[in-house]
Amino acid sequence: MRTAFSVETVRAAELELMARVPEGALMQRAAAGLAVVCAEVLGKVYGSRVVLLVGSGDNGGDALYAGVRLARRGAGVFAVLLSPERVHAGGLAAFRGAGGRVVGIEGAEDVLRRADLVVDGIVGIGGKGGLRESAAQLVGAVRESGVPVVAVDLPSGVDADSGEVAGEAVRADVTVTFGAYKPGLLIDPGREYAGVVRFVDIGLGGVPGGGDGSGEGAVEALQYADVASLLPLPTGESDKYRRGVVGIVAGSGRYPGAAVLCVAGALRGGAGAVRYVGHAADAVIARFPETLVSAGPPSKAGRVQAWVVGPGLGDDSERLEDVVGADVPVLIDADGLRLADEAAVRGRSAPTLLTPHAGEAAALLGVAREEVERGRLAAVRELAGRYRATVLLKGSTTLVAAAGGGGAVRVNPTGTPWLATAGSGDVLSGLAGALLAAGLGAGDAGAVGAYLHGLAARHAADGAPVGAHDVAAAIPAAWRDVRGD
Ligand SMILES: NC(=O)C1=CN([C@@H]2O[C@H](COP(=O)(O)OP(=O)(O)OC[C@H]3O[C@@H](n4cnc5c(N)ncnc54)[C@H](O)[C@@H]3O)[C@@H](O)[C@H]2O)[C@@H](O)CC1
Ligand SMILES: [K+]
Repeated sequence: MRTAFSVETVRAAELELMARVPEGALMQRAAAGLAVVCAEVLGKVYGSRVVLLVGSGDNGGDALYAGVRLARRGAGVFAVLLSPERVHAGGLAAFRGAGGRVVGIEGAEDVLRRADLVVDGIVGIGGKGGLRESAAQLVGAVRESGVPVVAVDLPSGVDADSGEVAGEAVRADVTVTFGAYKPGLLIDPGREYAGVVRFVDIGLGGVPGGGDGSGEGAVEALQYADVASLLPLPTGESDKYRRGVVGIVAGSGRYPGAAVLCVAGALRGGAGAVRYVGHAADAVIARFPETLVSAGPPSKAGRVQAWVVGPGLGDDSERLEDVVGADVPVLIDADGLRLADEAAVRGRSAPTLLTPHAGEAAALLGVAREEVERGRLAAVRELAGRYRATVLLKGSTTLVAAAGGGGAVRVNPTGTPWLATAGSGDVLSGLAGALLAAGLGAGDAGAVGAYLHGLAARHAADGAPVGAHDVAAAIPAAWRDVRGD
């Protein structure tokens, strides 16, 4: 599990650790790790030209001490000081001592023109609100220069706790983060600004408390091993009911394809059987003859262990209400989200998983789509609280919040822009629904489903465009990949 901790938690852990180590030790650890990555990016340090952007806090201090190390290895290092009167004093003295040169903000463009690398130490976890005017202008000049950027701890202008970006922010090629991942490095838009994230251990351990104690993070990303341990695998005792039967209520005369794609995802999700209820039975059977189809109300379709309702459903609110009233886990997607009654969802006794994209989430919250995209973490928590349901917010970084909205939010690390294709959400809902039917909790079903779905898209695309049916067909490859077969 890759766990990211809030600024508050990281600060508390740092304080605790600082009391046990010599003064300045943590900053030296950070600067040493930062200098190593800068050297890697430069390739050859001797004779290179490095520009440090130095803000008024310890983030700027890290940059200055890394500059010291690079200067000692023969780099020409220039520090642009944003507020010379409040710069990290020890760092500046050491920097000058190592032959580093200081320039004012007005000299920045000149040194940037001849730079091989920019080190962004404007602001780290102490940042508040959007970048101030002078910092924002400097960031604009860096972008114009096209020089590669290594960000210190996190790209300046990205909110550490949420990944939100208000106005200008540094676009880094590499971000070197210290002690713990920050949520803003894993969630878009922040994640995109961070580039490749490199972790430097400064001794914070599992973080809460700063020792070896580990605790719940603010944001967690499942890794291969976590997913492998959650995959439902059949045993010698398995029959279709033990493996889980998933019911799909999707598709309509107008959108039969949504039903086919949803069933395709479900069949590859490990369910023992897939029941289909709706108007697209002919299309489903033609493609997947193993599907059990019926045309009546879902509650009369026979036993299922979980339902998926919504993809391409049109206005069939009768079937939707029938499913929402069922006493088994239910995944609600697409048209189902539009039709579902908030109070009815809140009142369900079995788990509910909602899977909106940003536009659908915005409609449910009554805000503009851009607001959800800007503040994905807040939006997913808000929805999960309002509906008392687990919510999977789809997008470039898919998030899963537990029912109620509290606790750690899962972020999916396998997403790819190739997934932005019609019908790929239908595949995901079938896949996650099958995992629900197999017995995974709603949060695990959502997170594992998103993980496999992203990986499947990568397998299918392999650098070229794909359709949603290709993604469904590649789910077994993703599954084998995770199991290490
Ligand atoms: N506390 C520790 O133990 C360690 C801290 N480290 C570094 O210290 C950083 C945190 O240092 P600080 O707490 O001094 O905070 P920062 O250096 O992140 O930022 C605080 C400074 O930035 C200015 N600032 C705040 N918001 C701004 C904005 N929107 N635009 C422009 N300027 C803004 C403030 O005036 C303040 O002086 C970490 O991100 C990390 O880089 C590392 O050295 C590792 C150890
Ligand atoms: K920074």
